[in-house]
Amino acid sequence: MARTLCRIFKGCQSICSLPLMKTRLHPSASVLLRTVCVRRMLTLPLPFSPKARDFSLPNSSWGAEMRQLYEHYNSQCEEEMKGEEKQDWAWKRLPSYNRSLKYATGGVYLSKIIQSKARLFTRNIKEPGAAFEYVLFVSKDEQKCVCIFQAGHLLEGPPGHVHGGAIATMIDTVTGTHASVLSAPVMTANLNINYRRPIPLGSTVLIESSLNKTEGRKVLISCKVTSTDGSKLHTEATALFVAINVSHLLGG
Ligand SMILES: CCCCCCCCCCCCCCCC(=O)SCCNC(=O)CCNC(=O)[C@H](O)C(C)(C)COP(=O)(O)OP(=O)(O)OC[C@H]1O[C@@H](n2cnc3c(N)ncnc32)[C@H](O)[C@@H]1OP(=O)(O)O
Repeated sequence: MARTLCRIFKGCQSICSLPLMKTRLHPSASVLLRTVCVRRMLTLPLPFSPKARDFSLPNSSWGAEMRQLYEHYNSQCEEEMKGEEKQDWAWKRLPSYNRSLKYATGGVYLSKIIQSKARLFTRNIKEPGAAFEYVLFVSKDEQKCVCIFQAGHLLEGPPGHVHGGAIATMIDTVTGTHASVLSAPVMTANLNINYRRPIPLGSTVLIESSLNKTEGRKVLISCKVTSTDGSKLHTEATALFVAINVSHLLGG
């Protein structure tokens, strides 16, 4: 059972071609999985709902700083024509859903089996701007990831400032997503955080993640949270992620 689910899950991943996770498969195995998956998808309900909301797109709660930075990175996402030559994008925006297994990876059946009511922690509040408003961009060579984060009023810790756990959540989300893009599905093994300056509630900050090194299944990342002009260092962190097989989540 677990093995079948893994097969469906991996096949769907390669079809979805989203950058969140890469499968390392021999080309012939990849073709086989794709075929298996397409056949299964033809007989099963579609894994993508047209109603799936991409939470990383601008909404009315975004302040001027958040919008400006979004435009800055987003404008570097599209392919450009320079003279006769086509220039590749420098950054890629990563979509973000509240049911990652269902919408981002196409693992609709896995998402039902694990927890049909499960929702991504950072995307489970309906009111725009109330909690975690963020968008992630990954660089072309994938060595860097940048997140524009606007902290809503429900994230209060010390009066008027963002809760340390909410900051840790965002660091884990950004570095974890970055590690998944670089490697495969990963889990956080270690997260070290130094809080340097409090983050005012309602403010927009930049969370930048950089690859330190990869060692087999291990991905080591460093991260800093700064004001949008880079003048204030709010938080810095290092994180270790370990690539897992999906059966790890099924207790296999
Ligand atoms: C499928 C998902 C779809 C998602 C799609 C969309 C995603 C949407 C974006 C959301 C992004 C959010 C990102 C949040 C990510 C979490 O929050 S994950 C939740 C928190 N983390 C956990 O619960 C993990 C619990 N721990 C574990 O499950 C296991 O300990 C681990 C981490 C998987 C490692 O276990 P293992 O696979 O048996 O590996 P193990 O052999 O013990 O260790 C491998 C290597 O790592 C080293 N290591 C392991 N742990 C440590 C440690 N703590 N310190 C130092 N070294 C360590 C070992 O020494 C070993 O090193 P080498 O000997 O190879 O040099």
